[in-house]
Amino acid sequence: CVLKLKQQKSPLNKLLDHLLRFLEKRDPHQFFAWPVTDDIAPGYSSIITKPMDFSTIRQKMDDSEYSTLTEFTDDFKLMCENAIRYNHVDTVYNKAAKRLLQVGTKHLMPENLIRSLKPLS
Ligand SMILES: COc1ccc(C(=O)NC2CCC2)cc1-c1cc(C(C)=O)n2cccnc12
Repeated sequence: CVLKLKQQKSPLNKLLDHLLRFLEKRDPHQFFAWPVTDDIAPGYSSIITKPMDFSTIRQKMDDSEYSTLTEFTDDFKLMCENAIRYNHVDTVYNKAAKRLLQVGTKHLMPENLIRSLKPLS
């Protein structure tokens, strides 16, 4: 029988997995955990042409679709910016997106990123 080689995580994927888990923890209500549907957000798919959510980011990571950290951060920012654009400024979703974007951007800055890299080495 052919043993299925356990897929080793690349160093980049280890970092992305660590960052994704850190960012998901800052979405306690799971507003960003799954794709937004037109049922819960009327007209969403005609307003937001490039939807993004944490489950899609996770799937892309598992399929090794991210070859750089920038591609990962671009999807994270797209997810937050979609929510800031679709939801009015005084909604929980707009506020949560701004907070998440701020926390995420801060921790994706090189001087803070190094902290995430240390335990992985
Ligand atoms: C996966 O998306 C969701 C999942 C669950 C919830 C949710 O639990 N909403 C409850 C808080 C008051 C109803 C909201 C959302 C949600 C995210 C969003 C985003 C991210 O724009 N959204 C916009 C309008 C209406 N609902 C939402």
